[in-house]
Amino acid sequence: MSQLNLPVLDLSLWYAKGESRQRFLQQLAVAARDVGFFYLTGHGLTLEQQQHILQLAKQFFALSDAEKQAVQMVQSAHFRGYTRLGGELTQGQADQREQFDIMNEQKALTITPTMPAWQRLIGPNQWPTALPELQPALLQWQQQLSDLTVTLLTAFAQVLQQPDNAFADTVKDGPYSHMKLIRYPGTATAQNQGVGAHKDPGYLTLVLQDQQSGLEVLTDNGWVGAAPLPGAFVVNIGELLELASNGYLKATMHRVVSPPAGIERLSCAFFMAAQLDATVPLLALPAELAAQAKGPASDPTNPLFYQVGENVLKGRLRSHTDVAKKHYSSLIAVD
Ligand SMILES: O=C(O)CCC(=O)C(=O)O
Ligand SMILES: [Fe+2]
Repeated sequence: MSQLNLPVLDLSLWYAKGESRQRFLQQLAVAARDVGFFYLTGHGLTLEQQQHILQLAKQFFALSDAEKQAVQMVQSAHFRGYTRLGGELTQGQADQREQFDIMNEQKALTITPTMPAWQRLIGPNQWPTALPELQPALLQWQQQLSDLTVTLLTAFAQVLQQPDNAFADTVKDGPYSHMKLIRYPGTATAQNQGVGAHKDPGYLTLVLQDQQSGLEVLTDNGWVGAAPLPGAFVVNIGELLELASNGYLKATMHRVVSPPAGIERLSCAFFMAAQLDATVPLLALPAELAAQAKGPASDPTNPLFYQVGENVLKGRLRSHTDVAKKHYSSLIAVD
């Protein structure tokens, strides 16, 4: 425990209300400003539930190549399904991980020439017939994590000295919830980019990791490990919270380094954003916070969009170039 590099926050303090809640908020305020990353315990989801999800991830990745290819992402214009090892790019480099992505389970819209491109993100998930228990379990987990992040977002509103409903309009039809099961195989080579350094595009991310280290966070003191803490989620701030707070809160860079040869690492990442048709509110911060808000990071290779669907689509097109080429060729040709 003494080895942990990130603060540990206990959400049961928030649920207890009163002085306990104030203590939680003080800790959240510090964690959110200092590193933008923390462990969350006391969230009400059990270790057994977490282990069940990781066990399902293990079973999914153990399916045959043919079974996994049957749900491969490239056949989904909505960026759902399986991505093989090396099939995703971060900063132009292939990530050494395989993954299975789901988002909100919805019907696809009929494509019209005038609809904004991001509306094509809306659609159904792909589910493997060889593992029928995956669909109900992941959809339930997605809902539970979605509820948890909505609670956290209310706490962030309080940290920013906003009314509780500051973000409510942007998630009123249910937040955009994107979940990934991930497997990082071990490697003996220097090509150890499990996932390259990046920021997450949404409001908040919850990461559930197995017992294997590898997740690293960029701090003022360089890269530090976010070693697994059993029962906890690792929480980090995404670009939409950075935008909403005019840079008072920061989306922190992080990456995953591949495990050593012969060892694999499994994780489940849950990315919560405002609903796709929302525009991120630019909050009016009180003077003492506004004085510390330096504006959102500006990076010409990573423009940030206040329109949520646009911001999400930007990230998906860049990470999954095969889907982009197959389903969004007109867009990437223009870019
Ligand atoms: O697997 C992890 O621990 C984190 C993955 C991650 O940062 C991402 O997929 O955005
Ligand atoms: Fe991430």
